[in-house]
Amino acid sequence: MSLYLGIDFGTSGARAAVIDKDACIQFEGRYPFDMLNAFDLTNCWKDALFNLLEQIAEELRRKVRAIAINGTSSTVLLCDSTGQPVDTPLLYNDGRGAIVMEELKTVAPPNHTVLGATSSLAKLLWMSQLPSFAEATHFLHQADWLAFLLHGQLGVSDYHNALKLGYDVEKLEYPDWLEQLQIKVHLPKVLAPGTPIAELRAEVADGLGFRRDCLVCAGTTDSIAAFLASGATLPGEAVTSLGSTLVLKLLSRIRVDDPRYGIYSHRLGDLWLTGGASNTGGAVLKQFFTNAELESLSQEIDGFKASQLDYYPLLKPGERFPINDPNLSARLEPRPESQVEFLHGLLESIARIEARGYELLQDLGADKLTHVYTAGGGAGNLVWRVIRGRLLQVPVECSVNAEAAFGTALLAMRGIGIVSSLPIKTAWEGENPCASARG
Ligand SMILES: Nc1ncnc2c1ncn2[C@@H]1O[C@H](COP(=O)(O)OP(=O)(O)OP(=O)(O)O)[C@@H](O)[C@H]1O
Ligand SMILES: O=C(CO)[C@H](O)[C@H](O)CO
Repeated sequence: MSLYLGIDFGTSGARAAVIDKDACIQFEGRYPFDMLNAFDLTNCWKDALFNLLEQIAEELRRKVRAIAINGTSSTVLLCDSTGQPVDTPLLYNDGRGAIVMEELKTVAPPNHTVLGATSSLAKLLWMSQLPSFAEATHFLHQADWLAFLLHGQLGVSDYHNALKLGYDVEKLEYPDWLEQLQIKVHLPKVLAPGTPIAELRAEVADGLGFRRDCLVCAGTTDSIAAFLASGATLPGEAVTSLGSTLVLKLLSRIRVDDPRYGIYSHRLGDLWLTGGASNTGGAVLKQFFTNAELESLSQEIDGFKASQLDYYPLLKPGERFPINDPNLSARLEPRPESQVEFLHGLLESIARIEARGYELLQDLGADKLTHVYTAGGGAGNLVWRVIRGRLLQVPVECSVNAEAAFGTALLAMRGIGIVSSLPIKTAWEGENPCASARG
């Protein structure tokens, strides 16, 4: 039996999924980031990666033929020529790149995806002003660096992670205007997500009992991985990731990009994954409620009735989508005495932001929304689904599988030619014998 391993580096933890050729899950593992030391992020990521590999039973490890890794989009770092990070990475929602925006506007085409404070290119320009830049030779995304630890080829990425760096995903090249910035580090070589990069480093394979010919493939981003896992396959179908953040992805024949609203399109074969990522989401709920409270209080909410409370739930100032404003303030007032009413207001307000997001995507030319699948910790909340269905006016349901690690394992499997290569257009429910079991 051959197996395929997907590893997901999300916002709150890392996860692994091992699947067989029928996409049936053989193993799932987790590594929560609660104990993560923010001052030594890269070592913590490395510990998480190797801990997950060790969690896999030895008899399964020997059967893994391909591995892929996804990371949070636009989480980036600089390394030296040995792959050693020269400074702390910048995380996906870090808006310090706002100060290089004027410089960036002089070279990037108007309305380009890189023209946002959190874009990877804005982060790279910001980092180029740090003293540590002198030691750097390579710029990498989180998923690139983690995969490098496994395959040892420094400076390889995929065109999902590279989008916010300015890579041209239609022409499959870095655009000429990027040259004008004269960036003095190597930008990664970009491959199609899932493309085999190299075999596992021999010391990793031998040390952990993996096959020496196990291939490490180009990865993707966390929310695209959640999309791949979801069961969505047709233009008009969408996936909302309701995790710490709120991420929308609507499959479309038309590409839409508009940095005024933080909207961008990822390439998925000959289709486009249009969408954006908001800083609202479950992290704000977590600030006020435990998961048990979220569950019990939600049951007291009548989701068919609209809450009049109009919030903009954020942990800290700054929003990316559907309003792109690095200084946008949170709005969490007025706060009613009743916890149930407060939660209703929060769920309704996040759902309004989701609905506004999908409305904007369609206004800008994306295919008409027909169906929303949901991934992430908020996906199981039935009342929230009722609220969201009322606002979105289309069926809202849980993803076939909500785990980004599962979507990334599919990518690894397809990357080495099992089932089919990208584009991912398989109707999972029809083809996958395990789909119903996952619920
Ligand atoms: N019953 C619930 N209703 C609404 N939200 C919930 C509920 N239970 C958990 N959540 C929210 O789900 C979030 C966690 O979801 P998830 O595990 O997908 O997080 P994440 O940080 O996005 O994960 P990842 O590590 O994959 O990025 C928490 O922020 C929590 O507030
Ligand atoms: O930016 C994003 C997706 O494009 C996400 O918010 C981030 O990856 C964390 O999940």
